[in-house]
Amino acid sequence: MVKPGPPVVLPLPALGDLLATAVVVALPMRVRFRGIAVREAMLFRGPAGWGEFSPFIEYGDEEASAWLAAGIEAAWLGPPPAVRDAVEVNATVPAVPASQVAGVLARFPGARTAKVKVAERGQSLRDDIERVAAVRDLVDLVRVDANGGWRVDQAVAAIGQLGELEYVEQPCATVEELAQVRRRVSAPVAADESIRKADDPLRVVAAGAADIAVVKVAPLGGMRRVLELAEQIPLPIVVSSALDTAVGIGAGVAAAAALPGLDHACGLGTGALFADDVTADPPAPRASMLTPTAVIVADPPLAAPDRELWWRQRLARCHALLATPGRHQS
Ligand SMILES: O=C(O)CCC(=O)C1=CC=C[C@@H](O)[C@@H]1C(=O)O
Ligand SMILES: [Mg+2]
Repeated sequence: MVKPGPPVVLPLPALGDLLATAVVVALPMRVRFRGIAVREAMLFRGPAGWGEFSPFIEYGDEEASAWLAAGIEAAWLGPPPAVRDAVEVNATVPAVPASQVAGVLARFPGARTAKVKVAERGQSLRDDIERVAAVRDLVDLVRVDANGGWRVDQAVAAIGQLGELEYVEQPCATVEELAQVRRRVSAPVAADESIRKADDPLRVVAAGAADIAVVKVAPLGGMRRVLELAEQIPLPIVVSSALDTAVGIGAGVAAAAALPGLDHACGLGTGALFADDVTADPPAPRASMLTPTAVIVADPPLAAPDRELWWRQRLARCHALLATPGRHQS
């Protein structure tokens, strides 16, 4: 069984070494996404380059420590060997009104696939139908992501009204519900939260709950964890961002570039949702093809001192968890 958790990183750097180069950035978003208008992240530098530590604010330390392991892997080990030069990415359309869709898509020039958020709390199926139709007018291939927001019957009804879909990501919250939906709709079903938040990511396979696995480097604990999981999951893989800065996106692109098979566009274009990023020259998250390149952090927008302190304390707690015997080193 593969558990989300730390990758093989030897040795765990000392906390002081992480803190010595750590900066906390606060990146304004162009469009609110996942309720976030300003994305905070901690970045630190190791012998292999920059690493990112950016678990969402509400996450507890146990879950957040996998994100720290991923950042340490990037900064101390660097990327695994690539098998491709470029990774195609999809446009990501937040739960905006249909009238704003063209403006969002303009930020993803060349994207042939778009992922559209649906089932947003406080919105109706009519909003989803209109948003998806507006996207389909402009982009060939459309996938939707409900983030577990539908019950089974609602999912089946909604999917029936959204037109042809590349896939529907996490229509319902549980693995059992995903399996039920999958039996009742013709669109392929992708699992996201059922993998990244699961004790056993392989349960989606055993339950026949998904056709596609969406994986994210930071919550899984690193690029090499993604590769390990891909080896064990007999499903096509889509690497997605965790709304990372250009540093975390770089790790996502490196993981995707190292996967033996990659049939779908990856959700790594979210840099286009940011009004500012940590480098003037990000690994091209503004285009539909990203190449694995080292990220040079320059003049990033910094968080306020009280937020910096909060992140430094969080880093220390997560580092202590990784230092627990048997946790980090393997
Ligand atoms: O997959 C994409 O197109 C972009 C990434 C993305 O959608 C997400 C990033 C971060 C948090 C998540 O709520 C969200 C997702 O559910 O996949
Ligand atoms: Mg998702």
